[in-house]
Amino acid sequence: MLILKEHHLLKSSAIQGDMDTVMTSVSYDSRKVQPNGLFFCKGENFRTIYLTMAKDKGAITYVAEQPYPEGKGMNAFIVRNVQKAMALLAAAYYNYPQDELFIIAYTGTKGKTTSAYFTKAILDEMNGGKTALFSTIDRVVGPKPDQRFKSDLTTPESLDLFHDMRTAVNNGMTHLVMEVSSQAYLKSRVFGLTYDVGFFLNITPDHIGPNEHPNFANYLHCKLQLLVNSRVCVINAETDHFPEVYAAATTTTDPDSIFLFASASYQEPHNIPIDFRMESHEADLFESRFTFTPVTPKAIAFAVHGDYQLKLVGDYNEANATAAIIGSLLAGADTYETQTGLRNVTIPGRMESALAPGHGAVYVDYAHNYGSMHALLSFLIRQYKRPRIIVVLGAPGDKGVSRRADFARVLNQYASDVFLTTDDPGFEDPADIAAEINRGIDHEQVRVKIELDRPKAIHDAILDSQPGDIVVVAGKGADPYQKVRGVDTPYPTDMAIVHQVIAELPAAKGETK
Ligand SMILES: CC(=O)N[C@H]1[C@@H](OP(=O)(O)OP(=O)(O)OC[C@H]2O[C@@H](n3ccc(=O)[nH]c3=O)[C@H](O)[C@@H]2O)O[C@H](CO)[C@@H](O)[C@@H]1O[C@H](C)C(=O)N[C@@H](C)C(=O)N[C@H](CCC(=O)O)C(=O)O
Ligand SMILES: Nc1ncnc2c1ncn2[C@@H]1O[C@H](COP(=O)(O)OP(=O)(O)OP(=O)(O)O)[C@@H](O)[C@H]1O
Repeated sequence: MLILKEHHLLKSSAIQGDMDTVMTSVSYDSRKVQPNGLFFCKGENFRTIYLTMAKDKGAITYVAEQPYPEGKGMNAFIVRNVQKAMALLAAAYYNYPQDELFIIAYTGTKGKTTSAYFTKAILDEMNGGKTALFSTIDRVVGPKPDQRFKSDLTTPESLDLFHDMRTAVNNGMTHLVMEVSSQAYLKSRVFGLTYDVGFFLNITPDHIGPNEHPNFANYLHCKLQLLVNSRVCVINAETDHFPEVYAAATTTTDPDSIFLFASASYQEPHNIPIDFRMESHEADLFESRFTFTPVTPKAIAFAVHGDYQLKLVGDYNEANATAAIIGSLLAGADTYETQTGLRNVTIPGRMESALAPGHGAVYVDYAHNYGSMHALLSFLIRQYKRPRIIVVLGAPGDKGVSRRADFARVLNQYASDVFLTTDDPGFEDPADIAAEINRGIDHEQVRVKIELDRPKAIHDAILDSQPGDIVVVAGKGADPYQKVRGVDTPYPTDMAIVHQVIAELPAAKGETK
């Protein structure tokens, strides 16, 4: 009650009896309530029947934004914002696990997962595998294989977040690398949480629409909150909206604790010194190389610098690796640990590649908005000296509708051919989504084939390619499902299909990588 009062969240309370039994379990899902539980009534789809169910299962207290007759006989805390209340109470219930972890947090439209994986790899090198990870793909709460599980959200609901942090601490983890989505701030999942190091990687319009952000200003505002809540801030100086981003960092952080990074050739237009620079060197199909150089005295003081190799190609992945080096050096890593940690990292669905004998090189990549498609295709065009680029892609249903026009725009810029196909159509007809993308395509520039069967689209694209061509299978990364009418329908993954197609090629002699 005190916590809610202190944060001006409490509107009223009704205490029925003994408060000592109040917090023996906490839940926002009536199906998981336990005896003597505290139940949060939250969410747009909340139904009062859930409170009845919770009470029947033994919940004795509820927290909600309004009193409910169904809660009669229970303790009631009526709050101004149930999501904020839940985050604060979750931190307290799990006894502030954040104080026992060094937390590095990433936000950005693109690169969060990649940077988080890179950072975990370096920190594991430094601390002997004691790095927890909360990412879009996986959540790692301990060193054992059964302490790693698939994520459903990029940033979990606050109760789950603090629960998993506590589990990580109990399992001996000392560091946590986490992705923080803009939704996490919109939904107050991380309300009250402070990070040791917070990163702002980049921002391009995305996640705007029904069920997400009402407009770009709100999307940016939510992302900036990560810097406001970080003790040390690190910013990619090349991000759009840099002045607003830097200003957000300075609201709570002294400029001495704000670090900027940029590529070697970037001319800083704002007269704020760049602390770290990265310089790209030659890359091949399967490896890229860059140099990391501290520039300002406060950066040089960490004595981490040198040449780095990555298995993940793409100049943007060098930027992600640079972020990871900075996060890790701030956590105490040295040059050797940063170099060794990064050396062999691969990430499911990010720049996975294979050579199709007698045909082109195939890349499977999670690029699924304008910014990432632009970064990916422009890199491949530069790297391969303007090859023919064949893209397989669809767009999801029920969300991110603006991506359809964006995909057409980026295809017009870089692709020779596109196979429009299915990608998480949800409750929409994938044929309508493909038609919508197709409407934006300049048919003078780009040949379009519509093949809604995704495995067949991948097959046809690979067979259509010639040696020297590049086939890009975009959008799903390593997703093992297609979201169709509310059901995650199993799907073998794009890379599995690619390997299968290659294995069946007459010329295939197992030369895949
Ligand atoms: C918009 C959003 O953040 N939605 C999330 C949110 O939903 P909500 O609070 O509105 O809850 P709800 O789904 O309306 O359900 C109402 C409540 O009834 C409860 N319930 C339900 C059934 C029942 O029998 N009993 C019961 O008590 C549920 O547990 C829930 O608490 O809380 C739910 C968990 O309680 C999440 O599953 C859900 O994520 C949805 C599925 C989602 O897809 N969110 C996406 C947009 C998202 O957050 N993505 C970002 C990445 C995108 C980015 O980069 O910005 C992410 O962090 O993953
Ligand atoms: N720094 C970057 N700038 C632009 N594009 C990037 C960058 N890093 C990765 N990408 C592209 O975006 C895709 C997704 O990368 P990643 O999963 O690291 O980002 P994310 O921020 O976690 O994305 P999401 O929020 O969609 O889960 C990659 O497959 C790649 O195509």
